[in-house]
Amino acid sequence: MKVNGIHYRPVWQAADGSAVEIIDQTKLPHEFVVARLTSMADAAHAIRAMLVRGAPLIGATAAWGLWLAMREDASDAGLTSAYEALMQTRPTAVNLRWALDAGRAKLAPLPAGERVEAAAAFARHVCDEDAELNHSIGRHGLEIIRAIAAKKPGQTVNVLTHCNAGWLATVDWGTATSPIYQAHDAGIPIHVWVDETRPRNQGAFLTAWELGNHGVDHTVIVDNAGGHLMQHGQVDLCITGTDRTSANGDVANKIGTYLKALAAHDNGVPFYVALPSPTIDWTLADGFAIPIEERSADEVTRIPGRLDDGSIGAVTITPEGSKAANPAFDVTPARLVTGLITERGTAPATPEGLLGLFPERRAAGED
Ligand SMILES: CSC[C@H]1O[C@H](OP(=O)(O)O)[C@H](O)[C@@H]1O
Repeated sequence: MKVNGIHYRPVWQAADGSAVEIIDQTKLPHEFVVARLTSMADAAHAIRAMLVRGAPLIGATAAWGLWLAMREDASDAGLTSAYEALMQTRPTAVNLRWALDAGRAKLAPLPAGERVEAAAAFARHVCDEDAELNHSIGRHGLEIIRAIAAKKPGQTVNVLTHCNAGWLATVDWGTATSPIYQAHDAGIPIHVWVDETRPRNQGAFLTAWELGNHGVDHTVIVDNAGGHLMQHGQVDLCITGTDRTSANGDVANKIGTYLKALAAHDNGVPFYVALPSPTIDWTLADGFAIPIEERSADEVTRIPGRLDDGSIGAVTITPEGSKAANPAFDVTPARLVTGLITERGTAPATPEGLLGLFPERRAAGED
């Protein structure tokens, strides 16, 4: 999407082909910094330290990480070592496993001398495919928003979203934000309640920045305000992303998503999940086996931002000696999900709903 009128993706191959470049999301919203990744270790660090984050973008960056790795050592041992190092970066987003499995399957049969170029071609394919999937999700999600707008002519559609499932979490368009951008571009009056999304504040830092850059009206709220807004009729629908959705429609997403879904269910607010198919884990019958990442306590006890003197820093917000726990995701049961918006259309959050859109998975005996 655009930043100051210039089109960006969050990850790309440097123009001279010598490196991978990323928008360093740990610097946003106060600084726009492009970082260069010149080794597989750089790519692994970028994922683990969340310079890039978001399930599809993690997969895309891992694909570019394989390219960087093949430039260093294109042997079978080099491929195996890169696969294992990148796989260990973050456990929840299934796109990471999907991209690395597909990349290894593409590269392993090739002679070492062909692997560098093949890895670059694979990474470009992953990126271009992700952008297309997300645009399609947007088209299908737009119809949901359009139907809501038709019931309140001349009024604004209020959408609540949690975390950042925007173009910064993907290669382009975002997943949860793609319907929002397309509704905005179609002239539908839309406003977004942006959950700040503690502790990493992806909503306040990233979603707000994205929406502002695209001219979408939005309001940042604390995570605990969403239920109150739903109780008072100020939310027409919720749309979130997902890091891994099991075959029965259970949804792993940023911590706090489950609580939003409970509030939406209690108040009759539609709760949709934008779900590109590489984020579906067909091997899991339900979501409770999805690994939940535990991140460091200092993400809870400290918060970064712009200090009063204009410099960028961080402050500690908890007493010395207080422990902090930091589960980074939770699982929303399918029964709380109104629908799954995929690139092939919107399905009920059920095994049959997903297989109806992806019948080839039935053929593979995955039902
Ligand atoms: C389009 S998937 C975005 C998904 O990823 C985020 O997690 P993180 O920022 O920790 O990578 C969050 O769960 C978003 O919904």
